[in-house]
Amino acid sequence: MGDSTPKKLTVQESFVGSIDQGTTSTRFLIFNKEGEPVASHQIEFGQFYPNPGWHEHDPVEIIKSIESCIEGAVEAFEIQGHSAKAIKAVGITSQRETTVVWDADTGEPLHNAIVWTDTRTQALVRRLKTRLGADKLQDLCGLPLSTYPSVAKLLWLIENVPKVSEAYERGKLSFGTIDAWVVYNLNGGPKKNVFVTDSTNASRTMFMNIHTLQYDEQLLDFFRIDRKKLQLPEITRSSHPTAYGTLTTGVLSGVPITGCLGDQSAALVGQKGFSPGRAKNTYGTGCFLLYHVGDKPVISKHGLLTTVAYDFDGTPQYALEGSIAVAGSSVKFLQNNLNFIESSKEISQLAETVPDSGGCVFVTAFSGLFAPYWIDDALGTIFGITHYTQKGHIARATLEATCFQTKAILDSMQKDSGKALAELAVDGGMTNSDLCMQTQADLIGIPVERPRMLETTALGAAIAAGFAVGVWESFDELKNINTADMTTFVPKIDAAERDQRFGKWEKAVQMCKGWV
Ligand SMILES: Nc1ncnc2c1ncn2[C@@H]1O[C@H](COP(=O)(O)OP(=O)(O)O)[C@@H](O)[C@H]1O
Ligand SMILES: O=P(O)(O)OC[C@H](O)CO
Repeated sequence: MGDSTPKKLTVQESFVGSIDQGTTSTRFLIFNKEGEPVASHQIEFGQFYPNPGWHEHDPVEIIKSIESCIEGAVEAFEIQGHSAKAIKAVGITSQRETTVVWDADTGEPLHNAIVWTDTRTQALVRRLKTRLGADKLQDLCGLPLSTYPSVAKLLWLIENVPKVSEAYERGKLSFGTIDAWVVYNLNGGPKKNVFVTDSTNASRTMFMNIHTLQYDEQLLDFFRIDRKKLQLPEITRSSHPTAYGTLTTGVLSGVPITGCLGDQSAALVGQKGFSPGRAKNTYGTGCFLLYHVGDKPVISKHGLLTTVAYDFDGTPQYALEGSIAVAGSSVKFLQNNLNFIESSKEISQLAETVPDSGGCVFVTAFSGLFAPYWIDDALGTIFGITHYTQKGHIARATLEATCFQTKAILDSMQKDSGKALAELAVDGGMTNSDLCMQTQADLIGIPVERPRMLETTALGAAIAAGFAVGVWESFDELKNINTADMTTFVPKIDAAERDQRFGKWEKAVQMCKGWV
């Protein structure tokens, strides 16, 4: 963004920085008051898969990637003639559930972070499901027991990693999701010990009561966590002028951190999902549909999660969520594991070499299946392969897998909410594929709307941060942000074809479980 010649400083405007710490990459974006990104920097970081089903990140590498992104984006910003002093606040949005443990005294991580997609806890979860009270958990915390939330990852670490259990026994084990780890480190770690999280992130741990937004004794007791031995971050609002401290090093040292949201909540905010009935679907590494239900939580009866959408002013807003574990990561799989393509954007071209999936259905259950199915032991399975099958058919079937799961989630959402969506707002890396978005519209039978600026997750965190320092003061000021140049994909197949294709998918889902 911008050429390399330094320009004259402009009159001081207010800008807001946004750290977007995703599953595969970290970004830092700087937004102006119109909600446009004026400078950005992005870095991919290491993905570690030490055993089948395991997925880890290096927590220190994550912090370094954030620092480098801030340096890179601010440099680009200053080249455009702006001053870093015009950045009034920074917001943080991050992958959720991913579990970090560190020594409370030294700030040293005690293990790699266990990523939200990781399924090593299958047996542990099965054990937990047999405990008395397991069927009451979802009413308390909004989540069904599965490998997905943080809790099983933390229990696994305590059970299997001596350094972690020793720290726990000493009462010095700090646990946090990525946001808490990032806030703690950007504030200088143990020196200042700023140890906080927001309710959108805390709602993904299974320790937080979804009604009170506080840690819940019944939940901690169920998981046999001794509150005196585990250090948990304080839960606060998603937009707060002081609770998240300030950056302590680098070019933005001294700038306050005033916004914090789980990435899917941030995308809802960035799509301006401020009123009940608004929804968005974000196609990143995974895919997550959030439907705003208002200021009272709705507990799903049809396989969805209840989550905090955002809490800007002490009146939390809630969402029903449909979570899909594998979306863009299936495209990466075709790229990195099968060498079908050299970069993600080539998937559409490959899929367009054939008119349809040639009878293939690919259930991309690499981490089991999440919503609305919750089948922990499902495995990735391709059905319908013959001598006729080409790479293009598999590419199409790969894109269709996310679209079919979105259709299943929308059906559940309609059953839970009693309302049908009129159109679906989308964002995230995979929505760059027009073919995928057309397929999505075809399979759900309603228009799919893609904004021009796809960095809605980062925008959401910037909005949370900007609200806390007065860069924006009301939702009304945001209404025109990112509304021009929408692309709308209109369904092109009829209901009979949709039902026939979806029926085949549902059959495939039933057949991909129980292999091991
Ligand atoms: N043109 C494209 N077509 C299909 N998938 C894409 C395309 N561009 C990026 N992706 C996918 O989008 C994902 C990255 O999206 P992003 O929103 O950055 O995710 P995250 O926040 O999880 O890191 C990758 O998994 C990648 O495969
Ligand atoms: O990295 P993403 O964008 O797929 O988001 C990860 C989610 O927060 C996991 O719940």
